[in-house]
Amino acid sequence: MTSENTNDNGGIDWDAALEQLTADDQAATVTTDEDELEVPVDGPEALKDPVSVTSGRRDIIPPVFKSKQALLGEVKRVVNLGLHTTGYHAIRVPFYGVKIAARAPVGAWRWSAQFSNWVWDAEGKPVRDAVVNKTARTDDPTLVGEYLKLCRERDKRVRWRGFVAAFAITGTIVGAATLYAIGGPLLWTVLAATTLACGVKGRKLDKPLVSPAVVKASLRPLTSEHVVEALRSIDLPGINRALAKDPNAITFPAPIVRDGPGWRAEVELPPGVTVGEVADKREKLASGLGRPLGCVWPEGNAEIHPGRLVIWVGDKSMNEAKQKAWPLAKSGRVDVFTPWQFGTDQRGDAVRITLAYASIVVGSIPRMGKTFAARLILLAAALDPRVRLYAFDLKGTGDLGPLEPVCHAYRAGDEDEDIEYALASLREIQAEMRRRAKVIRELPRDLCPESKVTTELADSKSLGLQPIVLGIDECQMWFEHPEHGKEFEDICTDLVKRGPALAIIPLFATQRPDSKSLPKGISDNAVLRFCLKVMGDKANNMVLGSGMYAAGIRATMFSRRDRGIGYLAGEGDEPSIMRSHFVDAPGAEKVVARARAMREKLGNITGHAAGHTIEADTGPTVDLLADIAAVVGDEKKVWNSVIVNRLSQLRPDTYGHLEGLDDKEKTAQLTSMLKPLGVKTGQVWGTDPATGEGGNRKGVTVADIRKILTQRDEKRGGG
Ligand SMILES: Nc1ncnc2c1ncn2[C@@H]1O[C@H](COP(=O)(O)OP(=O)(O)OP(=O)(O)O)[C@@H](O)[C@H]1O
Repeated sequence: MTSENTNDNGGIDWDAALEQLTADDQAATVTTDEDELEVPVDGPEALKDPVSVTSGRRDIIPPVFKSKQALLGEVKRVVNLGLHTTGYHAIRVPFYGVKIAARAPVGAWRWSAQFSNWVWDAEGKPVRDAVVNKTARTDDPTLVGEYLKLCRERDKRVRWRGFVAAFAITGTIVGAATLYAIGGPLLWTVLAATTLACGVKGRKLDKPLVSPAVVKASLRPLTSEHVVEALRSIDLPGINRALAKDPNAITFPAPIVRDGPGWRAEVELPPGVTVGEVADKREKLASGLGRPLGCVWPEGNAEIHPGRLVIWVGDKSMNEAKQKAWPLAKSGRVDVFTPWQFGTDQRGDAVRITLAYASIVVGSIPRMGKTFAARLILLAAALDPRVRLYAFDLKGTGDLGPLEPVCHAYRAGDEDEDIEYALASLREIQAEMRRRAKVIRELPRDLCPESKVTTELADSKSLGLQPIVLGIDECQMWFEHPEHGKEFEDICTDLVKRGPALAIIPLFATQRPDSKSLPKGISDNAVLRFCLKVMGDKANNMVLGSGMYAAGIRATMFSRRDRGIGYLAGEGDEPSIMRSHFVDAPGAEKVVARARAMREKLGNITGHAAGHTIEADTGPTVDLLADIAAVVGDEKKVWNSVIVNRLSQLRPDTYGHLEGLDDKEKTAQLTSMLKPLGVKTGQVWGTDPATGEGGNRKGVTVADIRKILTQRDEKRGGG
């Protein structure tokens, strides 16, 4: 023992003394082999500063403060937790009292034992014992002196602690007697405090007096080691090769942070490995991270490069996390020219879309939430009372039925009469599109500087530019129709290309996104795309746009349980994962009741909603070929414009809207109506009925029409 172990007061520093004795012991028995010394795994090269370039900036403001939704969510969570905890413990107070009283004797015993140990200097005993043992082992005579010194020190301590103890015990007895004599609340307060102190001291470590109000989920924080191990486990040759060569081949350009109700890791994949490859192995990645599949969301950051992976790992599966109700379910209205809330992202933040100037495609395999998503969009459109709605449910199960009271045209099913009805509606919209183009063309520049319908123009009743929203569920039934498929395709492609600027918003939902069920003209030109689970790269690109699969935007990674969850593209810079709001049929009916009330106020209940049907308006005249045959009589060749004039006189309800067009437009309109029916138009000689002048203009050869009519009737088994 040296003077180093003596403290300033001349007393002994027991901890230091015990430490030195132990160290001396070890020094006597352990030999150090220099070769076994630990050396850093990274060599000096690895410790050199890497050349650093700025590849992105880290957030100044923590993500939780960036979104009002996230911040409110966090505040609400803390307040709720506080209230719950208070309530939980408040009703258990009597039970806690009984428990404390029961443990108080044990606690009193423990306090007494501790006090007694202090008085008798029990803490110095291990040091004295150690000196005794060492003396016995080494026969070192100097240790006897050490031992005697320790004993003297102990006697000194016990002496003055004894005085303190005697004083304290006497004081306690006198104090207790006085309190007893005084009685009253003070006595009870002291008794309660003493019982509480003894009860707490007497608690069992494995049985806390107070049980926790919240059961904490054992969620490990996400660490870089987990991520690297998980990426190794997905068995991608590129990753495994790189890790075999260099264990640090996967790097993290930013620290892993808490982002909403989950963790966000930005990962730099090894050269040559793309985010798409990792996204394809999402299930394995989830297994590697030890998290449910619905919690693990690998996404790319294409702004940087295809190998920059962002993994968001939620605390709860996205498909199980409770989603907030649709904000428009109970109140509010929509302006289709401004954004409205379509769903939420993984963090629970709102995802908004704007319908105006968009054509929309929704695609997935069956039972993933395509119809619900399409219906939600139509419900939002219905909440803009100016919108004229056309809804076609080609599955025929009535999923769009709740919208019927606000639809200008509505049909469920794919029978012949449904198809005729749909064709008539489409022709009506196409003619309306042409009329709108003319209106826009003729408007003064200052009213319409961008040659497109704005919300102000849509407000004007006299211009008739109210938005038109056309929703078709299972649209493949139209495009695959043996007789009218081509006409459906032509009109819809035209609407997709020219409609959005004229406030005509077509929406196509299909469960079979291939080139036949979603024609290229539509899939190439769609603006907004919502892709739920699909099975392959072609379907993926058909809905989300070409090149998306290669860029790592893969809706193939969703599982069958990810209902309503998909990639949304076309809104914002990058496609993002989101879940559409869930509104069931009764909910939809309530929204529609509100929408109808708004429309009644605006005087905008038209068509089907007003009790009219296209059959009632047009009767059997949708048979264009028969009508043409009726108006051309014995003539051999007739100009298109002449036929259109005669048709509009024959059936003003059906063809009257064509009358206002100029000759060129009439010609183009009839050409496009005849093309899908297999009738070719060409230059034919004719006479202008107004002026009597002859000329060569676009028209039809009547024999062609009669031939096609005969063939068609034979095919139908008619006469
Ligand atoms: N946003 C959502 N959140 C949770 N569940 C949803 C959501 N959307 C739809 N679902 C559920 O998914 C099921 C299938 O939805 P939906 O009928 O829209 O699928 P679909 O893809 O249109 O199927 P199909 O092609 O057979 O018509 C519904 O019964 C509904 O319960």
